[in-house]
Amino acid sequence: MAAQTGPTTNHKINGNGQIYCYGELLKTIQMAKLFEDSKTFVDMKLKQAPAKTLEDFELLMESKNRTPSREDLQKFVDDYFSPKGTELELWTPTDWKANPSFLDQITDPDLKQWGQELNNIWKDLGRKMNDDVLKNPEYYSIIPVPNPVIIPGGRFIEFYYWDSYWIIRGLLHSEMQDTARGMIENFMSIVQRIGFIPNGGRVYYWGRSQPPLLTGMVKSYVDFTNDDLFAINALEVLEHEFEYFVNNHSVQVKGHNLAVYRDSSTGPRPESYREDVETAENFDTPEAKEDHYSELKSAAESGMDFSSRWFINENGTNVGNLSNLRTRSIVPVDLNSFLYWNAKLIAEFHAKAGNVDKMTEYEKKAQTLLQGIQDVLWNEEAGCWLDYDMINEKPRDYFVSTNLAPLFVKAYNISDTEKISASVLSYIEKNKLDTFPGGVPNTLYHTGEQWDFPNVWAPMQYIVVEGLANLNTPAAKELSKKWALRWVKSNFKAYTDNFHMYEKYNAEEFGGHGGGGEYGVQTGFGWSNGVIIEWLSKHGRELSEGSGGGGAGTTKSLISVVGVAAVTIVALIAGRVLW
Ligand SMILES: OC[C@H]1O[C@H](O[C@H]2O[C@H](CO)[C@@H](O)[C@H](O)[C@H]2O)[C@H](O)[C@@H](O)[C@@H]1O
Repeated sequence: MAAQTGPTTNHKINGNGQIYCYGELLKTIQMAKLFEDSKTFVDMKLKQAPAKTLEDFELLMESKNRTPSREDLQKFVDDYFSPKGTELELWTPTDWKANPSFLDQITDPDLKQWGQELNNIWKDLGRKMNDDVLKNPEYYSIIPVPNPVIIPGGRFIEFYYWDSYWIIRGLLHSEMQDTARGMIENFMSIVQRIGFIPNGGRVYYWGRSQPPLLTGMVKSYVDFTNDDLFAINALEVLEHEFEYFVNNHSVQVKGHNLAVYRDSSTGPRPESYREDVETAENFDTPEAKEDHYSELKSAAESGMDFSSRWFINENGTNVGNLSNLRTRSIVPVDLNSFLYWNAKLIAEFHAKAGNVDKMTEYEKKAQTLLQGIQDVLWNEEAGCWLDYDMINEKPRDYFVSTNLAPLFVKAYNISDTEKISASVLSYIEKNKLDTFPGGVPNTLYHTGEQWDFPNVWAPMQYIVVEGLANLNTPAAKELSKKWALRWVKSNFKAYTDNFHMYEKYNAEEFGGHGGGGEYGVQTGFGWSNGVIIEWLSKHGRELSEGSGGGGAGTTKSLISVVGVAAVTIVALIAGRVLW
């Protein structure tokens, strides 16, 4: 494949790195805090070519003794940049259907209506790049892709890598196979051009990826369409992405080659520049600041930006703040599980192609990863997998939803299923994970960061619930279904209250949305919609029967009789007592 091989050259995507990725212009404008949300500036389009913009900026700096006022900078931005988002047009997916068949699986009329509304939201989240992006990419921070995309929503107006896994599954359940395939083909074209898939569809994400789920997307597409040829044709790209991750993220731990999240760029996150410079004030030297920036961006690569999951303080615990980020020194359960899954799926696709040698090669890679996951990450005492702290050479015995990720991808010996099921269920019991009315929180630690307590996120809820279902033991299956139904009901309550699907929810409050972190809670929202559509499709009949301890049927009949206000009170009580 003629792809560039590593992230070191990727600041050349679109040829405008000095505007959007690093340099004096970016620093000066972002530090002036011209916009409430730092992401706004780096999403704006250039009016002049990058070279001319840089030249004129230099003239401005010289003329102002290198200390331009806020007003000077505001004028410069107004003169040289167009508002954000002008490169994207609203796009109604051409394969969108008013009544996809998943709706037939839902018996309850209110839930069916909700399913219909979620299906409508795909039209709000569809985006197509205008032709000028392809002609003049250097004027934009958006990474050109051939096909339209479904975005997460809110401030996230471009594609995001791992979000797209759940979006694509939702699209497939909504019978929008063309849109789903188009998004997968976009990612494949990005791997061919850039060598890996950046965190999101902007050049400023040039040094980091996100949890590697492209191969999982292809698997989902093939499961829905039986189009084996699609997987076979994708193999070269999928192998390339797998090798990219392994080659650029490897660490040696206890004699095993495992992976960590690791960014390869320099400087603060362009889209949160000022925020990063401020937290870096806690560090004295340029080297220590640069290390801090790396930890922040590596945490962003994990998708969990930010969380106590990545804190290691001087005592070796997770108590701390962003200054304690040590992402690169923590071997994560999810990343290694995903890599195992990628290797297994690549082997499976090679088997479909009849290529036994390649199948064996990737089976071996999977087994090597599995051995590492077992030896380093499985913790017999805890009865679960735990992230591993390489600084203090010890497991991190803190609940994070990703501790259960191996269940999702079956990264364990299947002959151990009964034992693992019993251990994991008692781990769940010990951590009281079934006591939260709004879903399983991402962690049990309250830091104010958005990937900490009490926030609960659709993708992690999905991994936990589907992971338990995979175990296929009666107790695990029962809990899986109970949590899936609870999640659907809680999201429904949030939706009936405010007519929004949220980016994150609140484990402590049935129907409550999440908060915290460096930006306000966003609505839309791609992955939340995808997970609900899948579970409405899978559990739509049980939901109307009120199984799993209280049903949406109860909520529905009350809606028609006593109205929304009373339902709010009843559902809140029900959330605590029944669900
Ligand atoms: O601008 C701050 C951060 O925003 C993104 O992260 C969050 O939203 C993403 C899109 O839904 C999601 O993939 C991620 O898990 C969220 O934490 C962005 O991905 C970060 O890189 C960025 O720093």
